Amino acid sequence: MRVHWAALIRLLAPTVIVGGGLLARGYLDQLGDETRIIVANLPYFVAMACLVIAYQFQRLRLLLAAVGTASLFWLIQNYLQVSLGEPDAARLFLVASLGVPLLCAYLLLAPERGLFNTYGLLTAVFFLGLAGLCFVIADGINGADAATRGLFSAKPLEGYILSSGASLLFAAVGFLALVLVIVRDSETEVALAGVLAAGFFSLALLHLDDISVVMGIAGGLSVVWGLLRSSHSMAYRDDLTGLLGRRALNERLNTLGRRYSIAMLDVDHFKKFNDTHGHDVGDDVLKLVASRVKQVGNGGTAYRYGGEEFCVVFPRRSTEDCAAAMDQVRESIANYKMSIRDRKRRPARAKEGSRRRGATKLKSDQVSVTVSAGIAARGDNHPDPESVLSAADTKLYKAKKKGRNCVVY
Ligand SMILES: Nc1nc2c(ncn2[C@@H]2O[C@H](COP(=O)(O)OP(=O)(O)OP(=O)(O)O)[C@@H](O)[C@H]2O)c(=O)[nH]1
Repeated sequence: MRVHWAALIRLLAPTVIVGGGLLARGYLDQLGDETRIIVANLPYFVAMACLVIAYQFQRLRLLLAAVGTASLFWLIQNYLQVSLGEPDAARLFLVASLGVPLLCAYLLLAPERGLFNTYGLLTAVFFLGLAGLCFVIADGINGADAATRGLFSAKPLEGYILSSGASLLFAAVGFLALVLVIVRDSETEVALAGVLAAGFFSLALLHLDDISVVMGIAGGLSVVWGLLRSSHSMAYRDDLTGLLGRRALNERLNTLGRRYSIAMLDVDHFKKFNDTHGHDVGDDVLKLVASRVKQVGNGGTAYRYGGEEFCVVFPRRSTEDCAAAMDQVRESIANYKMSIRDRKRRPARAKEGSRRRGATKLKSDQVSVTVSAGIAARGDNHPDPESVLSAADTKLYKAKKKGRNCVVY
């Protein structure tokens, strides 16, 4: 399991959105009557925008998160504007304070499989079922012993409405979101963390004027942000390796200054490798190579050019500057021994597999690959990015001719 610590930086967006909402709340009473009416309905407008975008990109989890955020806002506006001393309001507040973290946990853990299929339908049904279950749990708590009721009773502190039990639940789901952000490195988890935070403040600071309005907007905007970021990833990132793809490279080439170098890198004898170990192991190797190329030093940015070819752009660097960085990448790939289970020998049928597993262990193997690279810089002979790219490709060809596993510049 890889840990992407750098993914934590993505949490900046929901932090700014939710923090901005908390700050903006204090200024809402300065708005004119008509503007206030619009702002008071913004959570619904934002949720509707989320539904349209989520539908376009077939993102069920974020669609349900938007529905949940708008539902919480609706519930607070219509049923929780009275004292929590009233039994009905207290019951609904308890349902909401259990529902927000539990539904967020569910959306964090459910895999994304699109909207219009059996799995999508089941996910939505389960989501609604879990929301209904929160009523049952809340009634269970209300009928439980005094200690349990105390743990879940609202206003444990002056100026803080959420019960201690629900606060712990929020903290646990917040931790889960944090772990999933760094493990999965995906925008959906980041957006769900924003939705959870917005739900938390809506409930914990329920006594503050307009808190549900600003947090309803903030929760919806976190979802919009997540949807836009994931659509950006879809357009610009290569699915297999997670590296920036050809489209991103083409845009980058148009913005380069007067001094830059480009490296082309290609896995050696990859066709043979695929033929020997299978396409799946080949894919794993491409992921490994991508992760090493991504770590290239000297200010280089890695792209998957296509197939088993990668490209690195070094702004403001000469070929000599880049050669050492590329050679380090080459060496780290050549030295890496990847353990594989020989998938070709894996039996096709699960039943046969379990029978064989009892008798003989599947062969576990180690493999390694090498890469070759060519580097070229912008100069008199190569005045534009296309010709630099083509020159780097020629150098790569020379590296192959030289015997592979080397860098030519
Ligand atoms: N597993 C896998 N293989 C890929 C992918 N994209 C391209 N390939 C394979 O990469 C191989 C490229 O082979 P060639 O272009 O002949 O080059 P090579 O075998 O690496 O030989 P040299 O470059 O001369 O060292 C082909 O077999 C493609 O099927 C991919 O996404 N996954």
